[in-house]
Amino acid sequence: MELALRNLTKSFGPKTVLRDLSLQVETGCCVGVVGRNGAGKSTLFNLLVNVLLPTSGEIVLDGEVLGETFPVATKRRIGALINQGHLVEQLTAEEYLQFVARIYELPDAAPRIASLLGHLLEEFDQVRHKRLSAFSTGMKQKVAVAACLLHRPELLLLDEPLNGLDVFSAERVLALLASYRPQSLTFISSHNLAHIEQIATHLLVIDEAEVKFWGTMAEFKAGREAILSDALLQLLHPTTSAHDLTWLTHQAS
Ligand SMILES: Nc1ncnc2c1ncn2[C@@H]1O[C@H](COP(=O)(O)OP(=O)(O)OP(=O)(O)O)[C@@H](O)[C@H]1O
Repeated sequence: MELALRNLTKSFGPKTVLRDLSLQVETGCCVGVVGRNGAGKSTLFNLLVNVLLPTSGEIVLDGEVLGETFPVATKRRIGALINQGHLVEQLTAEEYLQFVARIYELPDAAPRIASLLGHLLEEFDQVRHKRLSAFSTGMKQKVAVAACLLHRPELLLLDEPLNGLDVFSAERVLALLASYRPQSLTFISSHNLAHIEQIATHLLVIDEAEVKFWGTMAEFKAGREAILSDALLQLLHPTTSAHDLTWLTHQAS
């Protein structure tokens, strides 16, 4: 699979929230999408899944321009976790994934469902008869990740998939994604740059709607601070000034 974004721009009324994004990637690449709150990351994910249409520019998947026409066959090639997954919480985890398998018309999904849940939910045996409504936030998030991977998508779009996960769960999800990476093209966003560093082959830094960096992880690290979060601060805030917070403890009212 090859995906090209050509001068992708999105505005809401007079406000441009993503400007002139161009890149080209293919199967095996994992793009870490980073940037501060409100930078335009989720907007990019929503454009990629066709929830939003670009104001200008193009999304080209294997030579086909997507937009008003976004064939169901193309959607079936995508696995997406965006704006937090919405699960059917009356179901158990297994029942929910069987429901997803039916939507994708997957024959004999049971072994894959068992493997995914067995890997992601360390307490699977204890919770397998519980409804999702009784799951914790992190457990639901892991079921949502499993649902994305069930139909073996070629394009995996994960907007903050590690939100709410403890360090052990995050490691399990990252291991799964790293193992799956060679057979998909992945876009993943996270505010935890250690996670991005662990999984991404490429980095896209967006700030105030603009692309501040696009390239391989190695290119990003070259000549910058060794710790990724420091390197990002260096890129976005070359002259960080300390905020005066004395008002927090000293102000009378
Ligand atoms: N439907 C909308 N209508 C108007 N403005 C929007 C809409 N969706 C997003 N925005 C604006 O677009 C900008 C980018 O938002 P977006 O959600 O893409 O940021 P983000 O990088 O994902 O932020 P965060 O890290 O906080 O999740 C923000 O200023 C936001 O207010």
